[in-house]
Amino acid sequence: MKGLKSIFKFMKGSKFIYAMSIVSIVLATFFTVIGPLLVKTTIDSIIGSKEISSIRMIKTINFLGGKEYLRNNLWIIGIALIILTIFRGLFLYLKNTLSSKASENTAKNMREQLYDHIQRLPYEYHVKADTGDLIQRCSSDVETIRRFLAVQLVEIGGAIFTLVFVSYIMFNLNVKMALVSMAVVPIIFIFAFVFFSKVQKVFLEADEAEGKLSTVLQENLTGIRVVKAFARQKYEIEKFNEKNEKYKDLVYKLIKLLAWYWAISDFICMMQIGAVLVLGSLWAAKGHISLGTLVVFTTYEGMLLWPVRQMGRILTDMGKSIVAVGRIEEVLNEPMEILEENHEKPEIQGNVSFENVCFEYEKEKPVLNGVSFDINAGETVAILGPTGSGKSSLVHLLPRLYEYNNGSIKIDGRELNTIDKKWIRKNVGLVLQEPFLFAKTIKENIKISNPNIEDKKVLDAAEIASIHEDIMCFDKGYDTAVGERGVSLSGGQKQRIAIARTIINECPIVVFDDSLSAVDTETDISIREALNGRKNKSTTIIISHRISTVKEADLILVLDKGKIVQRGNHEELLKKEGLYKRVYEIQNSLEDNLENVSVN
Ligand SMILES: Nc1ncnc2c1ncn2[C@@H]1O[C@H](COP(=O)(O)OP(=O)(O)OP(=O)(O)O)[C@@H](O)[C@H]1O
Repeated sequence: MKGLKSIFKFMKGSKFIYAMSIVSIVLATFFTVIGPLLVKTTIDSIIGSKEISSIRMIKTINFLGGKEYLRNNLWIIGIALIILTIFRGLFLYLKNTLSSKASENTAKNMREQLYDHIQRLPYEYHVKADTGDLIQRCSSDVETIRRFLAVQLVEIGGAIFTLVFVSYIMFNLNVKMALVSMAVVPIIFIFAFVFFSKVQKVFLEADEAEGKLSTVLQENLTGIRVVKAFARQKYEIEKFNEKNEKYKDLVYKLIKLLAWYWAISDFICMMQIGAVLVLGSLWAAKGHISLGTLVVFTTYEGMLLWPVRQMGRILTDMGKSIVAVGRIEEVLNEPMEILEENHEKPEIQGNVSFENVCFEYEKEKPVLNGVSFDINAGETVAILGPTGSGKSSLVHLLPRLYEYNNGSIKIDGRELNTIDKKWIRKNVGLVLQEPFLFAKTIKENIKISNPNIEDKKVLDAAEIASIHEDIMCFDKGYDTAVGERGVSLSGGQKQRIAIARTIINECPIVVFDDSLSAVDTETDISIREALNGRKNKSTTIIISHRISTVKEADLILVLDKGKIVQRGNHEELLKKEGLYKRVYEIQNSLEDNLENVSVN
């Protein structure tokens, strides 16, 4: 019930349309049920001579011209039956369009709510989230609910009405015949319910197998270059075939089980219809019931058995929808990032001060431990250190992607956590370690944070990022479309577009998180020179493993295991024994070796 309530919650704004669709199916059922009653009256009382007992039917017959008139003009009954069928069709059409509209609206609502919520979840959530699973929740889980609302839930309304209305008429016509006609209804209902609850496991297994198959396919297509580079095609094909085989077996098993179900329930239904026919004919022959009553009961029998047989399936699908809505709510219940929009939005100059900053992702596992340093506006600070020493974590604190646990970070003397999050993110430009480009043109990618920015600025930013000339070599220049994830560009080109995308915003603080690693040393130097030559020089933080990238910084911080173990400029650090000097010597000797190799 809780799950159904949750589904109804998403139907906000569509409940009335949905209710109208249920009313339509009830009316369609009503016109379907009325037809056989008219046939019965025609056989028994218009062609035959039996008295009509129902006052409503007497009125209808009188309205159509009276018994005698109709007996001589039976075509009028035919026309009446056609009109009933037209009404039935009309209400079925209404039911379908209204339920589709309501369910499509509900699905749209769900997708919008999910998308909106996912955008507002904290950075931390996205770092750990399983993207494939999130996509499944936004697509196939929503689709399961949409299908249930569009088809099955309305059918429940129609089925209940058919059961109640038809049984009412049957019992009014003849109690004994009604009891015979409904004898197997509970049996079929229980059989359907038990069968579909047992088969639900196979349904779920098939769903999971389909999910696994798509994951293998998605992973393979995304990493196809790695597959080819490592000549893993055979292994990948075998992996895919194994999942494909499993999926096929499960679907086949399901189809076989369903075939059994329909065959058995068809058999039970046919026995039931047979019983009605045999007993009905016997009783009609003995005069216990009229011929018209026999015709009505045989027609109603079909109407009654179909929805009862479907009920088990509907209940199973309801179970699936309840699971799906639970998975959607799980995402929606994730707490959103608190943006503290009433916080300060000061003009940022670019002075940064870390004082005894401590940070941990998980309790008792410190990643930064008492980090202190100061940067004056416009200065460049470089951070160097072994992998996992906490460099990225440190710079992620600046745009408030994570909150520091202890100590103080000040921007222009203001405590960082008193500044509005969105504001600080606009003022701290972060070029991430792995650049992600959208499937848009190069120009659109550079303008992503502000599409209204003038083209001249795009060009300037691209020049500073040393990518302008590369872009001009493409046939369509800045209008070149970047493939999914930017596959048509080299790693270095992607990094430089990501740099242009950040510096175009002229943020007072810019952070390069190892984002020059894929460009050669010369381009690296020319980017840094262009950055330094800008009119309003930003405070720049550069993370790099390369001494040539960090050596011109005003201050170099050497980080190890979350602590600053050395600080100073290049010359100062070379005079001291320590990590910096060691890295310098290793990189120097490597370069010497390379030079020797190329000379020889
Ligand atoms: N989201 C996270 N949750 C938990 N632990 C994390 C998370 N991100 C990073 N870590 C851990 O924090 C430590 C520091 O990681 P960080 O990425 O800051 O290092 P780094 O110096 O930038 O490394 P690299 O040079 O390889 O990029 C590592 O031990 C890492 O495993």
